[in-house]
This record gives sequence, structure tokens and C-alpha cells, in this order.
Amino acid sequence: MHCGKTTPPQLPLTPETWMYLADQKGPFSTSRVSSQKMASKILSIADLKESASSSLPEFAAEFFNSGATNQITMHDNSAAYGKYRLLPRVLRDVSRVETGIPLFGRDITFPLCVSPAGLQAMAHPEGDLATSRACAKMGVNMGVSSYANYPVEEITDAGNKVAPINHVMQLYTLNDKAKQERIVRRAEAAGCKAIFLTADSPVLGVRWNEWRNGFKAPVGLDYPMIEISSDEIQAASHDDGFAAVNSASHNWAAEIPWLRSITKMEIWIKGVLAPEDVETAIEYGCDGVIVSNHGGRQLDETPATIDALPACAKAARGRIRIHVDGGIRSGVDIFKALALGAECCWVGRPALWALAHDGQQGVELMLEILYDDFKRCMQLTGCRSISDITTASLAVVNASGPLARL
Ligand SMILES: Cc1cc2nc3c(=O)[nH]c(=O)nc-3n(C[C@H](O)[C@H](O)[C@H](O)COP(=O)(O)O)c2cc1C
Ligand SMILES: O=C(O)C(=O)c1ccccc1
Repeated sequence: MHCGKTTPPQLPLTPETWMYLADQKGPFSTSRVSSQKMASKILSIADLKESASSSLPEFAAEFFNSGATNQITMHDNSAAYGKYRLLPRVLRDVSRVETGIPLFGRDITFPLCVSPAGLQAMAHPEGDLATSRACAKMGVNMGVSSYANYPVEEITDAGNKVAPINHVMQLYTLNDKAKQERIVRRAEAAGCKAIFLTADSPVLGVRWNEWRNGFKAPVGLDYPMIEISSDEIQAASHDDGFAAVNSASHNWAAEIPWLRSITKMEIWIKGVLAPEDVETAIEYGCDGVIVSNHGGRQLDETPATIDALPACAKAARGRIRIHVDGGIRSGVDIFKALALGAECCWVGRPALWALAHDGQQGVELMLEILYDDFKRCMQLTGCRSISDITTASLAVVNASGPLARL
């Protein structure tokens, strides 16, 4: 029967229906969910992991996805976020929320950057260049690994051609000090703002998967920052190659004053879990620490980073910057880490999965997923600015008792 009134179509609630609605430019349009995200059906970091794991050769997926020994810490890094619940404050105007923070003298879009990770060209031919371009486009910073497959000069240049972006250079302590110094000087000349000295890797962790399948970087890739050619890589196992270059005799007194004497860049320590090491980093005049267990790839059975974070933040008492990485897979995780004392979060594997999924566009999509989720979490918890994110927004559910406040 026609009565002259337009009634909306009664559509069944299937995923296809939502795709259809999102494609409409009319009243159904949902502007915050981008068409790329909807069209690719990649809506979460787990979706990116699945896509990467099914498209990469098995040895490469295993290398990226695994942690050390029994995978306990890698698992805990993500799972430990699950013990916190969000406690929203309601009826607050969240039509405008401020997600940005200043970092290395420039505002980033939201408190999330991409951790340094080696062998990015095994995920996508454009590797670190694609990551740099995506970070620049999305307005976040990038860590360049000493085991990058492109020179730092090309990586910073690729990003800066898209938009101004800050990079930091990750450094291992090397047997060859002159080589280590060349990395620092090249990074500074290429515009990097900080050295991230990785402190958790005097030797590589126990990587059973790599040892079982004799893991080596694919033929044709080299490590221009540590000046190792593809042929040299092929001549040794990954583990032996790392041990030959890396110095296990690293220590605070030898490294930090020396670094301070050769560079004006900030000096950050990556891989801190104990509050005592935060104190030592302060004593040595370091600028920041990354609370990190290397994504669970070094010493297994260390605590999840979100569990180590509060004591580290407490020890810092605002005297040194505290960032965190490991297991962050959603904007809600970022929100929780900020509430528990981090100024900013970093992600490792999500960028590698995103690269394998779709190169630069994949990394942009990964950052967009985390940004959208973080912003929406701020809105739904009633936080208008980053400084509103405190432990007051978190609670823990006890099995037997009432909701515990932090
Ligand atoms: C494949 C891979 C390579 C990595 N390479 C480096 C590296 O070269 N230097 C470094 O300091 N950390 C490296 N990391 C550790 C990351 O910087 C970061 O601490 C970790 O990935 C964070 O955990 P997430 O992957 O759970 O986000 C690597 C991690 C992965 C997964
Ligand atoms: O595997 C790692 O965690 C890592 O730090 C690394 C080291 C050398 C090359 C590639 C990755």
C-alpha cells in the first residue's frame, strides 16, 4: 500500500549490509570509518596479522610472529592488557577531542609510533621506505632499525618527501666501535632526533623456530647500516651473524658518556623493565626509556611491559620520559598504557603485518585503525584531552569482590 511516505529499506544486518551502508553518501554514511578500511575488510590488527601470515612464506611469517623460547612473554604482553577495564565518565561533550602530543619538537597525531624492526624488506620490497612514507602521511614518528634493509638517509628522505616526520635511530652496541660511530653520525646527518640504544640484547634470545629452520634473511637483502652485504648474510646463521657483529660487553659507563660525546641527538634506552634501570638512565643523563622486552623475542618469562610500566613511571617522577612497546594491538591498549604512566606507545609487529598486507597503504591502514580506535575510546570514556587519561578511567574486576579502582 502506498501512502506517499518513504520508508527506509528493511535490510538484513549482514556484513554486506554494513558495507552497503558505508558506501552510501546519504544519511547512512559513516565518515569516520574510511572506505579503504571497509573495502579491504581489514578492521583490526588481528585481520592484518591473518592477511600477512597467509601471504608470507612460512619461514618469514614465523620470524616476524614468534617470540623467544616458550612464547610466554610475547603472549603476556598482549594478554595483560585484558585485566584492565575502562570506567567511562558520561555526559561530557566529546564532539572535539585532542589526540595529539608533542614529541621531538613536533606534534604527532596521536601517542603511537612505529618501533624499529629489522628485515622490513622481507615483508614488502619497499620495506622501511614504505613504513617511513606511511608514518609521515599519518603524522607519527618512526624508529629505524640498525638492521634496516635501506640506508637511513633514504628512509628519512622517503618520509620527508610525503610530510615532515621525525625518525629515531635504533642502535646495538657493536664490537666495531668505529662502525657504531658511523651509524650514529649518519643518523644525525640524516635528521634523526634520537638514538634508541637497545639494551636488552647483549646476545639474541632463544629462537627455536629460527634454529629449527636455519633462518637466514632472503638472498638479495642486505643491512646497509651495519654494513653487511647479502653475501655476508648468507655465510652465517642469523644467530651467528648477530653474535659476530654485536658486543655482549656493553655497559652504562662505556656506552652512554661515549654516545654523549659524539652526538647531540637525544639518548634513549630501549628495553628497560626494572625501575632501578630507570634510575640509572636518569643518573647517566638519558632523555627517555622505552619500557620494552623486545616484543618477547629476547628473554622469555620477563613481565609483560604493561605490568612493568607503572613502577617504571613511578621511579621516573617526571625526570625522564617513559614510553612503552610490546603487545599493543588496539587503541584501547594505547589508552590503558597512557593511563598507567606512558607518554607514548610504539608498535612493532603490527607494522610488519601491515607492510606484508599492502606496503605503504597497509601501514597507513594499520595506523588509521589504531587512531580511530584510540579516538573513539577517548570519546566513549569521556576524555577530551590526553591529560584527561588517568588511572581514574581504569578499573580491575575482582573475581570475588567489587570493582577495584586503581
Ligand atoms: C621482526 C622483528 C624485528 C625486530 N628488530 C628489532 C631491531 O632491529 N632492533 C630493536 O631494537 N628491536 C627490534 N624489534 C623489537 C621491536 O622494536 C619492538 O620492541 C617489539 O616488536 C614490540 O613488540 P610488538 O611487536 O608486540 O609490538 C624487532 C621486533 C620484531 C618483531
Ligand atoms: O629479531 C629481532 O628481534 C631483532 O632485533 C633483529 C636483529 C637483527 C636482524 C633482524 C631483527
